[in-house]
Amino acid sequence: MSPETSDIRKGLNGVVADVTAISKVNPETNSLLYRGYPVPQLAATQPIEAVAHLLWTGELPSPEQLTEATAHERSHRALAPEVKATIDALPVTCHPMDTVRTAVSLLGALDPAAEDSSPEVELEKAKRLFAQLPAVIAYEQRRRTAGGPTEPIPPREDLDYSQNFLWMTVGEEAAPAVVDAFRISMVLYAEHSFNASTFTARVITSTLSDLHSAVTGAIGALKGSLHGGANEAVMHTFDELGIRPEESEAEAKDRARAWMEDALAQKKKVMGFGHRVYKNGDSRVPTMKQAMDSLIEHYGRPEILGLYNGLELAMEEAKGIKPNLDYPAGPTYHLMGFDTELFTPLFIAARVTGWTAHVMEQRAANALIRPLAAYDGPDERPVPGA
Ligand SMILES: CC(=O)SCCNC(=O)CCNC(=O)[C@H](O)C(C)(C)COP(=O)(O)OP(=O)(O)OC[C@H]1O[C@@H](n2cnc3c(N)ncnc32)[C@H](O)[C@@H]1OP(=O)(O)O
Ligand SMILES: O=C([O-])CC(=O)C(=O)O
Repeated sequence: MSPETSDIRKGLNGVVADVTAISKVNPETNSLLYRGYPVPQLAATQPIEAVAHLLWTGELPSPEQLTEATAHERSHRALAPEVKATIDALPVTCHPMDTVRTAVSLLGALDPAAEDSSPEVELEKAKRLFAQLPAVIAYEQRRRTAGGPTEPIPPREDLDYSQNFLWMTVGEEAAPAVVDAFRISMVLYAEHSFNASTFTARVITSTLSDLHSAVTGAIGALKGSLHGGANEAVMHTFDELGIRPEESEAEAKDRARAWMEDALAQKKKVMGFGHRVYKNGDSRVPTMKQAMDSLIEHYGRPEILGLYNGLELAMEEAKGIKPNLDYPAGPTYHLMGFDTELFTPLFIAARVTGWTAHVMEQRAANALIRPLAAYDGPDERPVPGA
């Protein structure tokens, strides 16, 4: 019997596709657990290196395991010359998501264990990729700033992941408030169950393809503005509104409210709001908003808060739709000085932990992911002349 159109769940909305032990998204309680741990508690206390270990292995690292994990991460940070040369061959105007996608694909091709997907080798590949991505992203930011090929800033082994990421991007040690906001964003972005990019990684893995192919595909899925690309799109909204540092918080808020009312009257979709699973607010937003607030205070930029609050309020009043994680993350990365086009690559740096945990989980209990389609093309007909 052929499948009926009435069987279709467009966008797989509401479809339970498999089990996972990696994270639990609970829209009823607005909560998120990584391997059973509440994510706000992880964000308050853990470095991303420990959260990565948790996602991959199921447990937080012991002090000895954390020392080993951080030493491993620090020893794989450098930008490989082949990767730098390939990035330099790309136009400086290309989207940084394309640059990172290309770099991950190349890292896969260079990996001597590319075709070995045994559990130990796959975990090692995941760890290496997590360690390698910051140099790629930091270098892309520097290349854009320089307007072409430049010298990367070498990593520093005395700095942790977040400190070193910011160091390689700007060549200065970031203030503790900035490092902490960055660390929190990494923890919050690390994992979110069967979102579109993770599902993409699982589909690719399900064909018995390799980890780098799965991550390369996941990056493609993350790029779109209905998914990770929304953090970039949020900043475009702020830019369209115009950021005016001379403006008071109240003035900015009023202007943002009016902008949003107008946008919604024109039936526009405003990125950074809404979510497929959470309908009463994204569990991660309060933690990310707090981190954004601390940066607004650090940099003395109350007008950004005015814009943020004005847009949020008008969306709530008009449609009752709440912000998702990309909404506070966008202005946070802007305040840190990243180019807007680098925001979604930062999401990659964090989510590579979740993606690779899912690659390993999928492989351990694999079934080819291959749904059915209800056909609605022409009825069978003869080829002319056949
Ligand atoms: C980290 C992440 O990836 S979080 C998601 C990031 N993506 C975004 O911020 C993009 C903007 N948001 C959206 O497009 C959606 O809310 C999605 C794609 C995230 C979720 O979509 P779905 O669950 O498929 O809901 P859907 O898009 O059908 O929206 C339901 C209704 O709310 C409206 N709506 C949802 N989000 C928005 C929005 N951001 N702006 C305006 N209206 C919206 C839709 O227009 C639709 O209205 P209708 O019923 O009158 O047609
Ligand atoms: O879960 C989703 O659909 C999108 C999301 O919030 C994420 O990937 O972090």
